[in-house]
Amino acid sequence: MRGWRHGWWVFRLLLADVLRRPLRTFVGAGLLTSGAYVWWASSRWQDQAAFSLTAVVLVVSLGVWRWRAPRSYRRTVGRWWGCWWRRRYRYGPSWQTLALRHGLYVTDRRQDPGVVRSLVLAWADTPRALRQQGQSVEVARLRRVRFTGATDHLLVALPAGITPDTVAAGCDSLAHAWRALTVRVRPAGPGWVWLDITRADTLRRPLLLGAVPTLTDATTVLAGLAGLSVGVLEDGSSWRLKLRGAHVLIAGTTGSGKSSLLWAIVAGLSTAVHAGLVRVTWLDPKGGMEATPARPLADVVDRIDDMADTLDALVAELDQRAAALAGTSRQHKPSVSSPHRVVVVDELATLTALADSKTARRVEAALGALLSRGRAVGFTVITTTVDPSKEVVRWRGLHAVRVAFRLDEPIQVDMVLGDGALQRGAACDRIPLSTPGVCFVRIDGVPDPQRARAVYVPDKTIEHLGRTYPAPALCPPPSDPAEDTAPAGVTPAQAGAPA
Ligand SMILES: Nc1ncnc2c1ncn2[C@@H]1O[C@H](COP(=O)(O)OP(=O)(O)OP(=O)(O)O)[C@@H](O)[C@H]1O
Repeated sequence: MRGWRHGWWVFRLLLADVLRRPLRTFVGAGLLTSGAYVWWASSRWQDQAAFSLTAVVLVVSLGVWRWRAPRSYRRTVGRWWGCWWRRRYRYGPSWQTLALRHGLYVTDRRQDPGVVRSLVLAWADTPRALRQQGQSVEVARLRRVRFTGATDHLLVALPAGITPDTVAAGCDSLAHAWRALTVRVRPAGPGWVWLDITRADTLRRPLLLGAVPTLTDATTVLAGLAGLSVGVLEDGSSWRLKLRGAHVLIAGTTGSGKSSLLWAIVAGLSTAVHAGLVRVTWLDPKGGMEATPARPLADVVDRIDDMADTLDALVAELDQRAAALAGTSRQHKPSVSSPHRVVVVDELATLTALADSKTARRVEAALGALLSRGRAVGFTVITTTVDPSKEVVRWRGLHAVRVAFRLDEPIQVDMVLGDGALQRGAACDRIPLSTPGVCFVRIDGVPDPQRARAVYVPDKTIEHLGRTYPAPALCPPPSDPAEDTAPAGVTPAQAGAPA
């Protein structure tokens, strides 16, 4: 039954192709017939055999290539064939109709069409019909089709008079028309946009933490802080979170997976923490419950009163560093005597709500100092919040990296990721409950939010990392070696990684 349906579908596509491009079809059919005739009319059987053998060798070579080296096959033949097929059969045939229905065209009225013609005009939906009604019509052109994984990318040339925002307004409807999960717009230079069409959710399966990187000297630590692997992006590439020279804002409703990102960061930095080149301070206003497994790896502060003192002490250290670096260097380099500082503020809303007004003011002032002056002197502040409004996150603009997990309301998307993020497809309010850890990321200077999924770090793995890589001043080595078997996701090589 399925085979029949497929056959019927292919037949319809071919028939549509023949009707749409009769000349090309005629030439193609002529070439094929001539080839077949030459083969049949070859008097010498050797010629026929050579002809057939060439065809068989070609097909078998392609098959073997695909079987033995699927990656290079996909990169060359597969990509070329996939792009051609998509352009010709999936997007090309319906492009004009969809572009007209979604307002991706401009018209200049050359003459008054009159009442009757105006009525016809309202009904007509082909550029030729519109032109016949005295209109000059310019439709957005489909220029190139590419694909990566489950996402197709269409490069579209926009006629004068249409902006990427006009295209973005029709994305929802285009997604339904193409039976896709989402359609997003990405500017590709003046007059050009990419339409990213996601047809299947590549992030639906949870990911466990993989290998933790070995960051044991200043060079590797700087590389790790420049892009710490904390998950995967929609296109299957690694999600690298910038921690050096940037502060991170993480927003999301309860249970959306904010903590998983914090754990991914702490786990990724564990070897650097053990080497004394990174020091993590974790402010946990929820009473320390959340941060308990992090205690061997971080200075956990769970009392509100202590938090203001801790932040003031960090600001004093920042001032000292700034004075020491003045005139010598413009960037801090981590060392054991001056480690890179990561300050985690887990749930800012709770902190400001629970603290009395005096403490809240102290906390806000200290956070403001760390966020505004800390980047160059080796401080990274990571703030999580369920409520991204200005009242709670006063210093939103000072976070260069923004991550939005599932949010309650669409209006919150632009609050976290910046103006226009929702229109560019960052539908955080539509992330399903069944995929915690899925988020949209915006990096300073890059307007397009990217969809990603943070790795999941089970408590056992964190405990194991805490026993294996305790921060120097905080914890002695593990007492019971029998307990210290590596859980899934942490390789024995890493468990025994150098101090
Ligand atoms: N990246 C992930 N992959 C798979 N499952 C996840 C991921 N992150 C979180 N989860 C699941 O979702 C649950 C809630 O996640 P998490 O505690 O990180 O949410 P949260 O946003 O920090 O919530 P809260 O604000 O209440 O602390 C976890 O117990 C876990 O089962």
